[in-house]
Amino acid sequence: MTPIVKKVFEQEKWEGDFRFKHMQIRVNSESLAFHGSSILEAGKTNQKLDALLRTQQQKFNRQYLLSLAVNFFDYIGSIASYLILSVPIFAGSYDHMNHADLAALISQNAFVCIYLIFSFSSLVDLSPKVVDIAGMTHRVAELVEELNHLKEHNPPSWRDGPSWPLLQSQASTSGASAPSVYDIVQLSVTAPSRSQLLIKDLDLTIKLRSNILIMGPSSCGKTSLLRTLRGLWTQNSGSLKCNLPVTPRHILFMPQRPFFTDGSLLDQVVYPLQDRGMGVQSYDESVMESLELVDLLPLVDRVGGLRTPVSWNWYEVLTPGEMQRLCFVRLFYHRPQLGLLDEVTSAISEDLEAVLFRRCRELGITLVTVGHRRSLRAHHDLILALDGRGGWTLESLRS
Ligand SMILES: Nc1ncnc2c1ncn2[C@@H]1O[C@H](COP(=O)(O)OP(=O)(O)OP(=O)(O)O)[C@@H](O)[C@H]1O
Repeated sequence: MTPIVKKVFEQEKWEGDFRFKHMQIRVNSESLAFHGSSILEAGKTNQKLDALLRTQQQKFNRQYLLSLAVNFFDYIGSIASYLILSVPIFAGSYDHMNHADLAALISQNAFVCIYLIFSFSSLVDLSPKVVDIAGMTHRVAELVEELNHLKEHNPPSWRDGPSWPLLQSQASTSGASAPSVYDIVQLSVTAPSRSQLLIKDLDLTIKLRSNILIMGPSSCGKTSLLRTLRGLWTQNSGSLKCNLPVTPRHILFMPQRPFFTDGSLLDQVVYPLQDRGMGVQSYDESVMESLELVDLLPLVDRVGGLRTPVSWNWYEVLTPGEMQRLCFVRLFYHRPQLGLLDEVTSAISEDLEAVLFRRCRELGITLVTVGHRRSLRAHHDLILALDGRGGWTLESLRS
């Protein structure tokens, strides 16, 4: 069975790769059409299919031998009972019995033998199923091992943030200096499986009511810093302390590539929470207000209402600018204490950008923004400039 288990494992892997390739093509069909790369992608997809079929063929070849052995045991079982009985009969052990008694003895013994052999061959019949289960278990076990490994190297305090009392309440009583959300001391960040430092010995306190703009050349590590703050990258040195729970009401990350789930327009707005369909009037009104602010009211008509489930792919029907504006509606809905935004205004006009940042201030949302545009400087208090070789500078934008 062992060689077949190996092939079942390989087959599962190739099937996964092949399906992933299909999904990539489905999701990026328009980009592929613009590139005119259907032949290239068809070739690559066929290569994966060939590898899958080759592995299946090898598995079937090995399974053939196993099936032969299994069937041999199944058929030989019934014959074997008579072969076994023939030994004492022809050796003369039952010569004293008459024909009727001998026939009864043969039939009785044959029944017991066949029953025993049937039980044994039932066990043998299980082997193809055992092979399938063993191959798949091996693959699932690999996943579990990897998850355990990640868990060990990704302590919960980094993933979820400590759940101590909200700093907002402290802020209202203390008044003096704004409370900090992140305390970063001597933090160095390196990309996975790379040795070059992106950020070296960063000292930074991210405080409420003080917007920070992160700038620097492309690939200098701006998004990597956000990944580290979210606890996705943990192979760093130094210390990073998060003083708020990472929940949408406290800290909300808005990645460069926005994510939209299936469901209604409201489902997109309340994401990553779930719309419970409470039908609260004020709740709908505030979402409608935000949609109006970002100039997305026509979208409500397009989808047939806030709560109407739609089956289309949001990435295909919304332009990049509409997606970014919808992300701001999400931000206004959650009103987190700290919003970490990664290039979320690159497809929005500067005028609208100013309106959106003003609204964030009104709602009391502190921002850490990654961006390239100079116009962003007007909406921030500090600028953190990274040079991509580990160097960094922190400058005040308020003179
Ligand atoms: N998962 C990963 N594994 C290995 N290297 C990565 C990974 N993700 C990003 N990198 C590398 O880390 C470096 C910094 O990437 P990062 O996304 O932080 O850049 P950035 O400053 O945000 O760039 P941009 O302005 O172009 O978005 C890049 O060289 C990138 O290729």
